[in-house]
Amino acid sequence: MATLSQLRERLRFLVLYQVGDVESEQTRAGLAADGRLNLEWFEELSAMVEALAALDAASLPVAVLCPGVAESGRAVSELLRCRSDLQVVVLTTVDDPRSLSELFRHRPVSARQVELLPAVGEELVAGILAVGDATVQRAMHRQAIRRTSERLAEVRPRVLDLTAGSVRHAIMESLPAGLIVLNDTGYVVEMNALAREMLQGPGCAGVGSKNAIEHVDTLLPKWSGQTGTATAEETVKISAGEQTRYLRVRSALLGGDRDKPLGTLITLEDVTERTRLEAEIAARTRELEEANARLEALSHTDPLTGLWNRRYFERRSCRELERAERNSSTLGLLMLDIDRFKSINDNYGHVSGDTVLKALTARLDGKLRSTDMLARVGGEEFAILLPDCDESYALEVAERLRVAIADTPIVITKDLVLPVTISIGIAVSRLAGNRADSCEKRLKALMQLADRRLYQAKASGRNRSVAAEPS
Ligand SMILES: Nc1nc2c(ncn2[C@@H]2O[C@H](COP(=O)(O)OP(=O)(O)OP(=O)(O)O)[C@@H](O)[C@H]2O)c(=O)[nH]1
Repeated sequence: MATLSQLRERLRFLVLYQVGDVESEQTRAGLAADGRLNLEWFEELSAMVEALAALDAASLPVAVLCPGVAESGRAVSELLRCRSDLQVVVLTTVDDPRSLSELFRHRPVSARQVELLPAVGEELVAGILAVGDATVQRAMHRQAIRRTSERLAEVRPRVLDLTAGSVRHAIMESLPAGLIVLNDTGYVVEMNALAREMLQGPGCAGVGSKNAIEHVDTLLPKWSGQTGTATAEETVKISAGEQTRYLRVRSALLGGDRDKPLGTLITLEDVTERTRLEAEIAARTRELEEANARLEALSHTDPLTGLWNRRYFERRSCRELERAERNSSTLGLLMLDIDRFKSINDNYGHVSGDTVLKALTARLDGKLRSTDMLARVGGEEFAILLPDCDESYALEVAERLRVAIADTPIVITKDLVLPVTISIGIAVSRLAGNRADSCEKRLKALMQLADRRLYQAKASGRNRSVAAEPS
């Protein structure tokens, strides 16, 4: 119990009003003639004030004692209706919120249960109303603000905690990527479950360790601001036992300035499947390219001799013709035909004829420069393109080839050695039609000229080279 002076001190603004015309022992007992507190009321009031203090209302300036809530309540209700600026706290033993709100319908009240107020005489004190004026109300507001601030200060760490802890944790765990946070010295301070799973195995030591991620560690120095790059990206291969994983690792410096970041955020994306698919696609593409190259080569070559075929010979010769004209040089063209080849087939069989074709190819090829182009353009007919070649050099080459074939018979088997000769028609690009014509047309003219000379060689006895038509 407080002493009177203590109570006075605490109730510095406390004045009891008699409300309405309520006549009761409690009211009279509570009021002195001058409207101040009656000492007989002291103890009971003190208990009430304790109860008020429990409602944070001890500093209210005005308390209205209501011996019977129904009677005095109506009067107080009327007072409040007229004085809407007053702050009211109601203490009552009536615990029926409906009758309270009916009573104070002009000003809604909030009810809160407190201990029963002590009895005076025969009856219970029904309640106490505390009413403050506007000045005190402001003081109360200040007090309320202070309390709210104190409460906030008390709660804030938990709010921050919520942000820094559980919310951040939830975000980290819900992202579909592995996340690792390193502090400025490279220690792992956060790692989500996905990152742990991705780095599973001996290489992953986890939170609190420095060399936590074996394979990623080598990359960290360049990510930790030492090179000045704020972000980095790399794919790393991680092997644990039988399992190999490819992780796309991205890093970004966190906060601080560039020279002294607060830490590093690392994200991990499992690209194993993508890498496997890319490797598979690359392998398939390579196979396809090789197959295409083989097909391309096949479409350009003669299967029996491996020489270029007519189609390719004509295409390349066309380009060579243009180049020769650009460089003001001339091309030589030789058209070769095996003499009486039909009789070889007829007498020794087609297979022997094929052997002759292959042997002749090898011998011709061995006598040419690497820049010369030898092609099989018909059954037993060959063409040779000679870059940077004039008439005399073309004739010289033709003769060298003719002699090389004629001088050495071709060995078919150890029992069959066949003498073979060839006839050659020669032309040079200088004679290849009109320069205004297309290169295809000029090449055709050149080949026709060489062909005519070939038949001339045949007609004049075979095993010879003809470079000019008879005048
Ligand atoms: N073994 C073989 N013979 C072929 C091939 N292609 C064409 N021939 C033959 O080559 C022969 C060409 O004969 P002809 O055009 O009459 O000419 P030739 O017998 O060489 O007589 P000339 O050219 O006048 O000296 C034919 O018997 C064709 O069947 C081939 O790939 N292999």
